[in-house]
Amino acid sequence: MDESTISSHEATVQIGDTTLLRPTSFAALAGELWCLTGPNGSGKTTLLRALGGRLTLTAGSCHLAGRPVDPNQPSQRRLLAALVEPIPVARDLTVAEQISMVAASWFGGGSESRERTSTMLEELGLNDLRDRFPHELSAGQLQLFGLALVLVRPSDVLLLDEPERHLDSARTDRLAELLVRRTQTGTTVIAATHEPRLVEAAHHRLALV
Ligand SMILES: Nc1ncnc2c1ncn2[C@@H]1O[C@H](COP(=O)(O)OP(=O)(O)OP(=O)(O)O)[C@@H](O)[C@H]1O
Repeated sequence: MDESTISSHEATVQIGDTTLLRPTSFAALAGELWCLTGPNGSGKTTLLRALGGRLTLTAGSCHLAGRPVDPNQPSQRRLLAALVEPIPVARDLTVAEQISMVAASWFGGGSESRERTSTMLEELGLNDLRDRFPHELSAGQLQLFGLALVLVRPSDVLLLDEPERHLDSARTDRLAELLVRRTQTGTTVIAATHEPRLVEAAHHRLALV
């Protein structure tokens, strides 16, 4: 029986003569942090997009919880959260309002949503920015906000494309700790990264070439 949470088997993406992803296989179990590494253009984002069901493979397959990846399945949408493509944000809602809106859509309007929102603001160091609007944030602060919008919702699998983007050294360390904590509660994290500190914190590394 396949016990992996998320996996690819010889997943390949080709457009005309261009290879976006060479045949790639891996299988991640619950509670594992995997880092996808490799030079620019080696296919890390392409693999994340395939795992999220955002593009069609030329050959091979990707599976989530034992089934072929299919983002149209409501059950799969609940399992998988991703920060791979830019997340749409509302211009006229504050940081805290938008995070709590996402929390409420998954956990209802009660105390659980409020607790998850304040934990997220605290964990990502966003408390001082809670009443700011998106256009009032720096690039690094916007990245933390995007991470909060994804991390505040439930997920068995978390797909992240260069989550360290624009973050300073202290916040990169805080992110690595947060991702490891996530795995300790059973979430599988797959992160494409160029950041040695994330690779060091990972349980497994998949090096694309
Ligand atoms: N729509 C497309 N058409 C043709 N080639 C594409 C397309 N999108 C991406 N590519 C190519 O696919 C390859 C893999 O791109 P991908 O974005 O997955 O790399 P990456 O490993 O994430 O790179 P980086 O570290 O720079 O983010 C690259 O050579 C890129 O030029």
